[in-house]
Amino acid sequence: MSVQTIQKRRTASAIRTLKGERPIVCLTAYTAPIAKLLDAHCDLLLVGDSLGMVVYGMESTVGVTMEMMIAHGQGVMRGSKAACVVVDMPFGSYQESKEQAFRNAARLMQETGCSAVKLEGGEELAETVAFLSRRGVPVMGHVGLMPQSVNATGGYRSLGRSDEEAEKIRRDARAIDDAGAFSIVIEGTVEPLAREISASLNAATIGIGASSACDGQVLVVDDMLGIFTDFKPRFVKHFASLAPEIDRAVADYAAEVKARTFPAEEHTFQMKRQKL
Ligand SMILES: Nc1nc(=O)c2c([nH]1)NC[C@@H]1CN(c3ccc(C(=O)N[C@@H](CCC(=O)O)C(=O)O)cc3)CN21
Ligand SMILES: CC(C)C(=O)C(=O)O
Ligand SMILES: [Mg+2]
Repeated sequence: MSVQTIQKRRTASAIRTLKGERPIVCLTAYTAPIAKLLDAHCDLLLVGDSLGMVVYGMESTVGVTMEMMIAHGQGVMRGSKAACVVVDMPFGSYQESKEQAFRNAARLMQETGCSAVKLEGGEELAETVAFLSRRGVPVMGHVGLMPQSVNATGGYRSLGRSDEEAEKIRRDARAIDDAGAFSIVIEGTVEPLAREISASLNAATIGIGASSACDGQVLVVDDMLGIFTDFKPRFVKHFASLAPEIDRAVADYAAEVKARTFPAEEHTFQMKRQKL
């Protein structure tokens, strides 16, 4: 009889306990093959609603649906085994009431098997975050620049330089922390504020455009690999430039097809059976 050691997936509470121990590593993932490549290196994989813009070419994240998040959440769960997988709740799936939020969060967890959900919002969503947290749904918050509110804010702009903006983000983060979120994404704000918030909360803060003072970092994977290049926020670093590499590979393929040099002999089945 063989004894098999089952490596369990990281839980939301295990992520929370990394705060103060070491920085938390997070990237977005939208598909099984990318999740498989990221899994060994990331504590958290976020199935972000940024997939609307990155994968589907939408103008914003507002048009993303539950069905899209479920399909991609399933793919990322199939491709990964160790990382804690968090799925973004899409716009319109949680703002109406805490009951609506629970129904859709439960659906995301049941249909994908993800470990937690993320939703954007501050004080106005605190009751919802508490409702979910107390009923078995680990919640990641998201404050500062909130892309689902782009139609109300009029654009993607970093926040927190004025006393008013800083105080709003401070209060939002505190409210979501008090409501029981295990972690909070802080997007698009200045270092002193991100540092102060990170030091004062129980939740693990995950920064994107919020300095190195957060408890962890997240980037959109297609941004950091240099695949998505429609726009480049200041906070993006290209750790690879795959767009030119893909361009070269596809140009080579096209040239070989036109020259009939691909497929070659080794890619061709002959009448006499050969080993595959
Ligand atoms: N590919 C991609 N990466 C992201 O980080 C991302 C998405 N898509 N889609 C959803 C949101 C939208 N995000 C964005 C989009 C644009 C800026 C941007 O243009 N920022 C400017 C503004 C500077 C300012 O005025 O404060 C920048 O230069 O960083 C920032 C975040 C972050 N999220
Ligand atoms: C960038 C992260 C925080 C996100 O919300 C997304 O990818 O949708
Ligand atoms: Mg998002």
